Amino acid sequence: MDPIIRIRDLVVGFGDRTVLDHVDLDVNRGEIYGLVGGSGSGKSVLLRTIIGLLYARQGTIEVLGVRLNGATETQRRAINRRWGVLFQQGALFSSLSVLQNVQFPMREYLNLTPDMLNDIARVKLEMVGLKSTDHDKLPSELSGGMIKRAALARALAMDPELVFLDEPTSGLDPISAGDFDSLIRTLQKTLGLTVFMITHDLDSLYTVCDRVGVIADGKVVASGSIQSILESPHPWVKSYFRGRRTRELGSHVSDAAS
Ligand SMILES: Nc1ncnc2c1ncn2[C@@H]1O[C@H](COP(=O)(O)OP(=O)(O)OP(=O)(O)O)[C@@H](O)[C@H]1O
Repeated sequence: MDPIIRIRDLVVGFGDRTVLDHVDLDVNRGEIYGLVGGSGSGKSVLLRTIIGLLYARQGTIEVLGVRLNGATETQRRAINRRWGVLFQQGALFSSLSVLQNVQFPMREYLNLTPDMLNDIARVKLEMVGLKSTDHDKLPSELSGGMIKRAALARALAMDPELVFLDEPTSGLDPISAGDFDSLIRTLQKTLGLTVFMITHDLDSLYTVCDRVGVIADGKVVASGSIQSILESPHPWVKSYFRGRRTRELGSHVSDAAS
């Protein structure tokens, strides 16, 4: 196994509250890793700490072979280019068109002519299924699913090796969520991406994630294939995965097995 993200003994907190309490986690190159946990369990805090928006009190974070705690500004900037992030609500710039949003990271890091910027951004937008008639729209003119696609195109702007997705299907109807899951799987295969995805969506966990991690009590209490997670004795894991909705979804597993 070739971990692209390697976290050891990570402690993150605010004031006297410890949110992540000695977390260990590996994400392997080329996999789609889904992180699940109760509301307020620390999933977004973990993601934000990995990408450098929050400080760790203790522990180490290595991404793409670079140890991030203690990295210089230059090292951080270099590694930032190698990953893309899709934030929960898309976080598109509201005054910029969809096309300009996708161009934004390229303007920051690359020295390209306006024509090249346009061409590359249009390719990224086509790749995520946004038609040319939508490229010049403002985010306020897009549906929830289109916003997610535009944000994904922006996350892919710099041809990253790794993408972080914070609840990519939240707020989407089940059909749009399923379409978005398929898109993530297709892009992961064709671009050879590694995907680290926070999700509450059981369908996504069953259908697109190669491995799943569960955060509870400030720790990763289970990590592995969905089948191995289903066998975890942890009380939160049992109640989450063995609830009513999960039993309905359990057919994914038996379908896949048969
Ligand atoms: N900047 C901050 N300052 C203080 N507390 C914070 C900060 N960011 C997060 N927290 C706290 O850390 C805890 C974990 O928050 P986090 O956003 O990671 O939860 P989550 O697992 O992503 O939840 P959800 O599924 O509801 O999005 C929460 O109690 C939250 O209030």
